[in-house]
Amino acid sequence: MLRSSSTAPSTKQKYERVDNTNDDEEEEPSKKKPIINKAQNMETMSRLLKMAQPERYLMIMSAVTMTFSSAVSLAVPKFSGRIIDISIHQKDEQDDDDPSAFRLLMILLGIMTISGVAGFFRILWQAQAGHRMVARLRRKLYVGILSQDAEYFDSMKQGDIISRLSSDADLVQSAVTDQVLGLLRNMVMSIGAVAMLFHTSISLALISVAILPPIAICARFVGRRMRDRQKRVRELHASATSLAEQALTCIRTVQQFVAESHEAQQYHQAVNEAHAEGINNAKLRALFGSTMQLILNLAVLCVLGYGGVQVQKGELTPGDLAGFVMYSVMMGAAVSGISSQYIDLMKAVAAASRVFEIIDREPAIPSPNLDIVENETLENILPTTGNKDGIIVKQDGIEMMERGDLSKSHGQPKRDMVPMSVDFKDVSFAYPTRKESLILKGLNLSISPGQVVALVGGSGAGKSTITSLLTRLYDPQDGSVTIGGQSLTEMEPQEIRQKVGIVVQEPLLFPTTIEDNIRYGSPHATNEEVREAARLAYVLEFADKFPDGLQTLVGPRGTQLSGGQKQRVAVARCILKNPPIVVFDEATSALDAVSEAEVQKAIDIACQGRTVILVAHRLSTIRNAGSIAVLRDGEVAEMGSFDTLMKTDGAFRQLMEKQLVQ
Ligand SMILES: Nc1ncnc2c1ncn2[C@@H]1O[C@H](COP(=O)(O)OP(=O)(O)OP(=O)(O)O)[C@@H](O)[C@H]1O
Repeated sequence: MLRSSSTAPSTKQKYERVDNTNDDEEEEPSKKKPIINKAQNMETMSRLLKMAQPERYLMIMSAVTMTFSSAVSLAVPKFSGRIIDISIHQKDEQDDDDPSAFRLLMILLGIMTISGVAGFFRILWQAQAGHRMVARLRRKLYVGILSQDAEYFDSMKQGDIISRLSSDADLVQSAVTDQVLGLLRNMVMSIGAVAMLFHTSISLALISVAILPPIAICARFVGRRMRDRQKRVRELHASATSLAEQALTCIRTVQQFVAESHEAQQYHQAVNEAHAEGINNAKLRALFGSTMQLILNLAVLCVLGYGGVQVQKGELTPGDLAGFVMYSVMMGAAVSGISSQYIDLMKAVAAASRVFEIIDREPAIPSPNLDIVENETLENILPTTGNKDGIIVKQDGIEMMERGDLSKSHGQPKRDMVPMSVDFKDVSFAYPTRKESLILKGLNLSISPGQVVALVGGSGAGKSTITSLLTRLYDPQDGSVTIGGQSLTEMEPQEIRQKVGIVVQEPLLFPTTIEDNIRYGSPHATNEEVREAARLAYVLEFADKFPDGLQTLVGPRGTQLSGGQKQRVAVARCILKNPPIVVFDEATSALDAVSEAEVQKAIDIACQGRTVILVAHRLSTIRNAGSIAVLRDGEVAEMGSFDTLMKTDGAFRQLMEKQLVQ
């Protein structure tokens, strides 16, 4: 597994605490103090360093060239001072041809050129290391996101997740590519400059270094605030992105309800909030930068005043004073560089903590093992149902079912799989985001292998919830769900999801071709198998009329296909997957009679030889079911054949009379 389970819960709690710092300080005085502590920062930084380990050689080479160019920079004031003194001396002596000043200039030029070349490689290696590391972090984060359970996605905003993948990862990248080595460089420069200051004049040096404490205090004070504000800005941007994403996802509804201005206004408001917070942050940064500059200038003035007196007394040469001033400026710039880099580093640490928050989160329901994502294509890591030859495929040690050879099926897919029983025993369940409202209350439902059961009940009775539990998107709080006699909690989710196929009322298609959509989840299926599944699900009936056939693009979310066509594609996808249990979740309820009949034909094919749960409102759909389970008040109130239930004056008959469309 990707995450270490032993440390995860504590880390998770820790990051949950980190998250609290996001809250608006003004709104919640109790949360005014940032909860991120030093230890957490150190932990995040050491994790980033660990992640950068594979790039250590690039980083070391970069650090060596950086040290070299810093040494050159430190030599410049000394050389400059010497050149000034030699020039003054030459003028006094009326000896304009003394070559030593010129020679010094040439040496300086040579060293600077080498330093420039070294600088080129430093920046290149540093950037390479940063990009590689952050690409790895992004991949890890994406795997972390994909590994999360339904509970997580129920409670998170998509925009927030996306912003962690994009802007937070960018911030981390800039920390690795610029901040870390920049910080190191400035440290070397400030130590070197301070040493040179004391070497030149101790009394003057004491004046110069007097600026360090105020800079350090400022940096500490401002750094903390900036880090927290930056986190808030990122969150506000994430919610703005979320709003835009929601509107774009439902763009047809937005247009149909003429809600463009409402959506635009909401987005404006969110962007304005983020903008205002960003400006506050910038003000703080500007205040910090200008204060630093002022302190620096004051120090230079003091040095010039006191240094001038020393030159007059003959205690210092003019060249020494010039060199000293340059070292002072260098030190000031390096120290203020350290402080602003520290601020940026803190921003990156905050961003990294948001990234690690997801990576560390242990989903309540174990995720498929996606460790092999490094250097692998997604196709290789998605679960497969079989291979071209129909042999048994092992993934993560789990034996997958053999796929029937659809191409030799002569109208019906060859069923190598054995239908499985489904049992819900005393199942009680509430959604994690609404723990207080129990949807299922001790529900019992037994379906034998190969049986076709229609699940009926009023709206919100929990029919779809049952299908979610069957694919282990959630675990029940009480009771057990078993397939083939095995409890779902003892099975890997990918094993369960291979055994249960679902066709929902409004299937979501990927914006690619019909063929790719059918193949989704069965990447190793042959073209013949895909075509055969398309034929069995009556997809070819419409696809062959398109100029591009199965290669026709379906548009975003499948919008270029009709509802019935989308469902047939979903049925074909399910047939290709060849699971022993299938669930049709109100698969025909949104269709007109003609489309329904076509989809029904496809469903009938897909049902054969399988255990089937039909979640249906339509009488025509449930009439064919061998058995009907009626859901009421979180339980199966009645179960029996259509005729038996209609004869009884019970829940089913009442439901038929009240709700069902004939
Ligand atoms: N992800 C979720 N988080 C929280 N509550 C949910 C979630 N999904 C469904 N619910 C709630 O659970 C209850 C049962 O929903 P479910 O979708 O199972 O009903 P249903 O019987 O399929 O209804 P319908 O026939 O209208 O589709 C509803 O009250 C619904 O609001």
